[in-house]
Amino acid sequence: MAKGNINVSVENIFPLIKKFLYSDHEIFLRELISNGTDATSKLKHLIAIGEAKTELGDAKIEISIDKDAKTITIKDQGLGMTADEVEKYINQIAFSGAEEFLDKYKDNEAGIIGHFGLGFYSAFMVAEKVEIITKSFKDAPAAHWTCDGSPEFTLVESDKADRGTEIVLHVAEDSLEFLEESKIGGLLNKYNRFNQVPIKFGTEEINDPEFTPATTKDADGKETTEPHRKITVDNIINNTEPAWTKAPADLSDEDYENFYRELYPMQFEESLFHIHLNVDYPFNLTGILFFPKLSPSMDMQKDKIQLYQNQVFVTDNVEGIVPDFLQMLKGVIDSPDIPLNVSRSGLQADGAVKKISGYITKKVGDKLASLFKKDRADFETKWNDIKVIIEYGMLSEDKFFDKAKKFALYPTVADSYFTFDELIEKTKETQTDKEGNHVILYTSNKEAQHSYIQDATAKGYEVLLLDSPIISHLMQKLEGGDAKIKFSRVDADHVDNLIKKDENVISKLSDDEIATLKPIIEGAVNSKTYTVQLEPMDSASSPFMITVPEFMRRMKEMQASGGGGMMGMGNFPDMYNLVVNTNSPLVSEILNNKDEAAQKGLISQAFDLAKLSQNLLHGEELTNFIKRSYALIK
Ligand SMILES: Nc1ncnc2c1ncn2[C@@H]1O[C@H](COP(=O)(O)OP(=O)(O)OP(=O)(O)O)[C@@H](O)[C@H]1O
Repeated sequence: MAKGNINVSVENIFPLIKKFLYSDHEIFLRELISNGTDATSKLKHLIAIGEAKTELGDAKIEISIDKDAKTITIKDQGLGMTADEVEKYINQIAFSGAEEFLDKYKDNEAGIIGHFGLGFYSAFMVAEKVEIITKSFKDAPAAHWTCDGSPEFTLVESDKADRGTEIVLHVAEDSLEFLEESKIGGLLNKYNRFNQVPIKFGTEEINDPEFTPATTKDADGKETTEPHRKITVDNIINNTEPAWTKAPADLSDEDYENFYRELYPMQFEESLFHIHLNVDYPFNLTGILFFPKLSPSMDMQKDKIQLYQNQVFVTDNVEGIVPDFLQMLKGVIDSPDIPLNVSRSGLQADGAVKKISGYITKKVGDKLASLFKKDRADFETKWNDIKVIIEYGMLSEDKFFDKAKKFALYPTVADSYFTFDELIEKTKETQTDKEGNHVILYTSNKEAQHSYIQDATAKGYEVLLLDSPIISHLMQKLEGGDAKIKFSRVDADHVDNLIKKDENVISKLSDDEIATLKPIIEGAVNSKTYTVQLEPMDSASSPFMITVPEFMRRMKEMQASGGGGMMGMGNFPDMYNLVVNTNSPLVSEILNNKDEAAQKGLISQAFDLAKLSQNLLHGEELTNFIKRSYALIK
């Protein structure tokens, strides 16, 4: 029997490991399974190059729990270790690694993500004693190493006959939860469900595929089928060949959809489309991203993109790796080239990671462009679900903006979908005002702005339906690209003022009459929120109309949706214009009514009706309006 001291200066390793990585104890299992996976792959390689004269068999990794003995065992059929190798790889390498790790991170607990590279000694996060029983594929006796976390260990021969390594964890009193099957099952599902080597966790009963139950008929002709014969098989918890590891040419749309479901079993919507990522230079990355169907109940926090390294789950926080605007996508990215022992800011500064982020953006842009080209009608039906992601991308990445300009769509209230260039072409003649400004009209809500939309479409104008939360920022950007382009919401002014043409409408009222009328209306309206504006318009148009000036409103919206906008605008009160049509018969009547109370009543009624059509009449004002209206029809 050999006894010895591990060459480290820390007195007792495992309490230190526990202290520094308190929140992440669970990764011990992933680390030990990764070692077993490596040992299996290495052996496979040695067999392939003729250096190991043995059969790999159906090598798997077996996880078992013994509640009475309070142990968890991780057993692989990989290349194993000789006693000398245990001495070298565990005592010298693993533990000097432990020391270095602790040294590096003792003041920086929060800075570590992923915690890869922790390796074997992460076993001490949950175990008070660890045993390694291992037999090398080489012709050498098996070895049995034991350590209780102090720098002392024992190393003796073992009678283990089969090749491979067993790691036995004697679970510490404060970690007994890890002896629960459900706990280990949950961890296997989280970290290892796509592990490269099959993982056995217990057994399961299945119907024997070799057996066909016989059906017999009794005297009455009633049929009875005998019960299916059951057999017990290994419960393999992982899929060793997930879709992203295969070539796109070998996968059908159905395969991708099945993988989406495999990845997110609680997601019932289908995905809209997928993007298969596959690069090996200048960095290694594979993966599949899905555009999800947005549903109102969708929880953005759930079902996020998952980051893997060689089919082992690392994290679902891909901030810094995947561009912000694509974080709403779903799927998997697998790359061994993403450094995981650095802080988030270190990650963002890393050259390879920057390239990865740029590559993902480019692939997404290319895929969208090709879908648009291939089947535009289909692309249009998906637009509503994908627009926020695309618009956000256009705002945040100039390269993506240039690409997306060709396929980003602008739907109209009449359900036509234009690209920006098509829209400009279509409306150039009709929607250019006398100063040469090309005015694009839009609504944010078909119902609420119904009457304004009607007025605009009656003039032959196209009205876009733009309702995403960040659209004001995008309009600002599009206007910035061409000084003559102006976006205007349909209720920003009376339709004749939205796009001012040369035609002059004759005013029925004289300048004197207008000068008399204005203070009368202002007095009756008596509000700082509304600016009264008298305009000669079509006599059939509404007598009173409320408009929301474009500039103020948009600045407020932009500030509300984050960034942009003018500082402080968000706190400004809402401002409206009350446009009074001086050519309408009602307005003449107001002017000519000598009964002051009646005159005021007419103004209030018309003003309330205008508010009502903008959904601005509420509370006491609404109650008064209803009372007044009943009185009128009594
Ligand atoms: N199950 C195993 N079978 C064979 N060798 C093993 C096994 N587990 C560990 N080893 C040996 O011990 C060494 C140290 O393991 P450890 O997990 O500390 O580090 P690592 O696997 O080299 O790297 P990482 O820190 O990324 O996990 C390994 O490189 C390997 O040679």
